[in-house]
Amino acid sequence: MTSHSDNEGPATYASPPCFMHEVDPAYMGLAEPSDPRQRADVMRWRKAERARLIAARLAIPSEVRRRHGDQIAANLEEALGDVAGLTVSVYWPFRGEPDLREFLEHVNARGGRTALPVVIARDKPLVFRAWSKDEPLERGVWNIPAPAENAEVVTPDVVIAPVVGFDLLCCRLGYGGGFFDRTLAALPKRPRVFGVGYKQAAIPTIYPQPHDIAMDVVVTEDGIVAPEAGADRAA
Ligand SMILES: Nc1nc2c(c(=O)[nH]1)N(C=O)[C@@H](CNc1ccc(C(=O)N[C@@H](CCC(=O)O)C(=O)O)cc1)CN2
Ligand SMILES: Nc1ncnc2c1ncn2[C@@H]1O[C@H](COP(=O)(O)OP(=O)(O)OP(=O)(O)O)[C@@H](O)[C@H]1O
Repeated sequence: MTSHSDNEGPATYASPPCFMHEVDPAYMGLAEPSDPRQRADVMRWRKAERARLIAARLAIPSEVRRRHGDQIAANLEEALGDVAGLTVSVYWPFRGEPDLREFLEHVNARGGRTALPVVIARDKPLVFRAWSKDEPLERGVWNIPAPAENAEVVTPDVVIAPVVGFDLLCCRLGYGGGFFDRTLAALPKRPRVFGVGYKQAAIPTIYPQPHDIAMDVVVTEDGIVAPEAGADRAA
């Protein structure tokens, strides 16, 4: 992350930020939600925390990651319920993320449609493109395999978001591009958002900023984690 983001003007958001409206700023250690210096400190902290969490994830032996990934897929199937007729955005795994490619096939086998997120440009929302097993993929931005030609899905019903870290409010720490938050803020209708990650990704707080949008739940190998303070948040 570079410091250019510190100079951006005030942003507007279509969706409520990550419980910031409910939480006493003093509790979060924030003098003001968008104090530029505090924001720069948070972004610096996040960068170090991402590196720590990704290294810790990659240190898990690959067969253990695979076993946890299967368990996460089973827990996710339970959390999702009936997927017939729904469009579910999954993801192509990298950097040790849980591999949900079999889960994607499971969704298709039960009458759901599947899509993958596609990076169009650094500062733009993601686009979702329909994709099922055996359809072609091309290397896109950051070499991430993505369907180049398939139909765009404007609003998936469900978005599965892999986490680098997640906190007690189910706010997500990702790779630092801000893609999922930017995308959710821009969508005409809010999908259900399921974070997925290993339980080692749990941290007390990501120091939520106004742009951070809480996920509905996070699914780990141990089960389904709901936001601690968000039970009454409007769906
Ligand atoms: N499997 C998977 N696919 C995904 C995501 C994801 O989290 N997991 N994304 C979820 O959003 C999008 C890709 N997001 C990404 C964001 C940043 C970087 C990245 O490599 N960033 C640079 C630093 C960027 C910067 O600081 O500006 C880096 O880490 O070196 C990669 C992917 C869409 N596809
Ligand atoms: N809705 C938005 N509009 C404009 N900028 C945004 C929005 N959401 C996030 N950003 C910007 O993206 C940058 C990175 O955000 P953040 O640290 O939350 O990334 P992340 O969630 O870890 O990344 P990713 O979603 O790509 O995995 C920040 O500078 C932030 O201001």
